[in-house]
Amino acid sequence: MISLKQLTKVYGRGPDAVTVLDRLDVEVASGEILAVVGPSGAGKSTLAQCINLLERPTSGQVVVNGEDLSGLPEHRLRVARRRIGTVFQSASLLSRRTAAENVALPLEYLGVTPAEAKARVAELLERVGLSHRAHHYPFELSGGQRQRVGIARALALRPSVLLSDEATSGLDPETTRSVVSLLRQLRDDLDLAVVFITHEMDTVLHVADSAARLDRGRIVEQGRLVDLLTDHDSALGRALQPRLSPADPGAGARAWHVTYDSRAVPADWLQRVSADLGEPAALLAATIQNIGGTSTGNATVGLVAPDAVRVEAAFARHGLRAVLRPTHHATRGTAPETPPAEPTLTTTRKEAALWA
Ligand SMILES: Nc1ncnc2c1ncn2[C@@H]1O[C@H](COP(=O)(O)OP(=O)(O)OP(=O)(O)O)[C@@H](O)[C@H]1O
Repeated sequence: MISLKQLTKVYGRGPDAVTVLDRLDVEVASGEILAVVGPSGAGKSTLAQCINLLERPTSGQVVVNGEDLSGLPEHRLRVARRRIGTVFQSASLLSRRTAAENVALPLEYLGVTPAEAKARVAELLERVGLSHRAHHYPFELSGGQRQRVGIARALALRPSVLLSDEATSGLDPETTRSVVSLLRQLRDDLDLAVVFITHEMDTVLHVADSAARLDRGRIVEQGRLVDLLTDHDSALGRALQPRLSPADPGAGARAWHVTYDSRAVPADWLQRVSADLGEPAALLAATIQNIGGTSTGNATVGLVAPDAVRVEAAFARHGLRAVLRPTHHATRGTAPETPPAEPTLTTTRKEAALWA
C-alpha cells in the first residue's frame, strides 16, 4: 500500500516560489490500480518524481507499507526506493543492451551474483511474456515489447508499489490494451499497489480501479471508477465516459441523460420505466462498461412525458438517476494530448538514480 499525506512540492523560494503539488492526500491499496489524470501542467510528472523520491517533497509524506520514505536520509532512501518500481515511457531502455541485460540492470546495481541475476531475469521475462526475446536489442522489439521489458525491469527488485509514468503514451490502442492487461495481471499476481499516471482518458477505463483528477497541483476529485461513472455531478466521471452521439429525440420529445450501475438497477430498466410512464421510452444512445464485474451504463433516453418530476420519479423507482439537460457532447478527456517524449539521456540517468 502507498499513501501520500499532504504531499506538497514547491519550486523556488520567496516571491518566486511556485506550489506545483498542494497538500495531496491519496491512498492506493495493495491489489489496486489508481489512475491519476490531469491536463498538461497539472503536476503529473512532478507527482511521479515525488512518489519515487527522485524529487524530495517540500512537505508531507510518501508512506509505503507503513514507512514514511520522504524523511529518510539519502543512504537509507536508496534501499527504501526499491519498494517502488517505476515504468517510464516506452523508449527508456538502454539501446546497447539486450532485453535481458536491460532487465538485469537494477540487479547489477544491487550487486546480486550473475547466476542469481540470470535466474531472476529469466523469471521476469517469462512473467511479461518475453522469454523468446531475451537476447534481442530494443530496436529489434516492438513498442509493446519494449514496454514489457520496462515493466520487467521495474519489477526486478520485487517492489510492492508500481509507478507507471505515462507508460502507455505513444503506444497504439492494441498495444496499449496488451500492456494494460499485463499490468492488471501483475496487480493480481503480485498484489501490487499501482499508481498509473496518464493523460489518456481512454486508457483509464481499461486499467484502473479508481481514479484521481489532478488540476493545478491539487487533487480535485477522486473515487472508485464505478462510482465516478455513475455520478452525474462528477466532471471526472463525465470525462471518462465514452463519447455518445445520441439520435434526435424527435418532435415533442426531450432527451434524458441516465447513468446507472448493475448493483442497483435491473437489466430491463428501460421497459420498466416505460411501463411506469405509460409511454414508449426511446433509447437514443447507450454505452455499458464492465468495471470489476459491475456494469455501469450511460444512456440517453427520449420521452414525450411533459412532467419532469414524474419522469425523475419513474427512473428513481428503479434505481436510476435521470437528468434533463442538453446531451453531453463534451470531448472525452480533461487532459489534452501531448506528444510522447523522445528518449533522452536524462531519463536514463534518472532511472539509474532509482537503483543506485
Ligand atoms: N523544476 C521546476 N522548477 C519550477 N517549476 C517547475 C519545475 N518542474 C515543473 N515545474 C512547473 O510545475 C508545473 C507542473 O509541471 P509538470 O511537468 O509536473 O506537469 P504535468 O502535468 O506533468 O504536465 P505535462 O502533462 O505537460 O507533462 C508546471 O507549471 C511546470 O512549469
